[in-house]
Amino acid sequence: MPTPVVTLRGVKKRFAAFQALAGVTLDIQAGEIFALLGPNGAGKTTLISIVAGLLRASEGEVRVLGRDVVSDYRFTRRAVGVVPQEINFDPFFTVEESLRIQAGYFDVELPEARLVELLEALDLVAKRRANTRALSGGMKRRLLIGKALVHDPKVLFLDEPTAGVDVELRQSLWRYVRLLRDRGTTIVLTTHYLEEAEELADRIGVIDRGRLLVLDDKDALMRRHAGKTLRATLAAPASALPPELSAVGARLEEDGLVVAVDAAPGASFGAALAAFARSGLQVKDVETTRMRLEDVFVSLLRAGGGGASAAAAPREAP
Ligand SMILES: Nc1ncnc2c1ncn2[C@@H]1O[C@H](COP(=O)(O)OP(=O)(O)OP(=O)(O)O)[C@@H](O)[C@H]1O
Repeated sequence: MPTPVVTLRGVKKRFAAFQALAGVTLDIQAGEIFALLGPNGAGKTTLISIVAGLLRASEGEVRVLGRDVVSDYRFTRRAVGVVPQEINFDPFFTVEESLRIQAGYFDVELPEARLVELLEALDLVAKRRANTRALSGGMKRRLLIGKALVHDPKVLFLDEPTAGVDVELRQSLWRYVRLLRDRGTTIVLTTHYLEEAEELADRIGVIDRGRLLVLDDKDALMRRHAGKTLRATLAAPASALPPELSAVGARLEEDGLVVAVDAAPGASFGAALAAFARSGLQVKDVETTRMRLEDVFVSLLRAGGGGASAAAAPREAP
């Protein structure tokens, strides 16, 4: 097994009496896109900050590429790029200057070809000489990504990468994240847009109150937790549900025009379809839907006993 890019063992973080991380153990493997999900205040940013060497764990061990983030700070800091949640530019510099200053912090060269590559990938070529004050919110966010990439980190942490970014730009950032991964960068992202995690992530960790509740492949997680619903539209509305369909837990919707039936994760609609056939109802159309990651997430948090309410759950993408 190759050395994980990031290793956390029993990581705890206290802020005075407050326990922000309560013992997190996690390996992030090279080349994966890992999504860390959790309600507000769960501990996601704290965890990222500890890996990036911006905060120190109160207990436990954190390694990047096998090297300790405290004793081998210089090495591990170089291996990590962080795109913070908050936009924090020095407003007096241009886009190019910001990137060059950032390269200076890491003591790396920023040759013209690399600068252009970054500007092109982030669609900022036209803004190269624009002052950062004059960028739109989405452009600023792209510049943040550029700054986190100047030193070509092995692992890139994206804390809420597309907050406040329009749909088109979000899609182009997703493409870029995939491209980075394909070129060998490991990606860890936190997001409130579960659609983003569903779209991008290979693996998902759900954190709540400083504890990792779930750690699983996205596809396995969906297979295990995402139920399905079948909706059959009838040729004419039914005034009551035939007993065959009641027996399989079906329900009438839309004033009797639709019969809906749920299947548990992994279960089939075999019994329901047989019940439809026996019922004599004339079905005009059928559609099945699967639970989204968003619904799975809310049910996992509830099951985790975190008491997370729907209000604490991630926001919908606008
Ligand atoms: N410097 C600090 N001092 C005291 N408490 C802190 C500090 N930083 C974070 N916390 C607390 O630790 C908890 C975890 O915060 P963190 O920012 O890691 O959450 P998060 O999961 O990133 O949340 P969000 O989704 O809202 O960004 C919160 O209760 C927060 O108030």
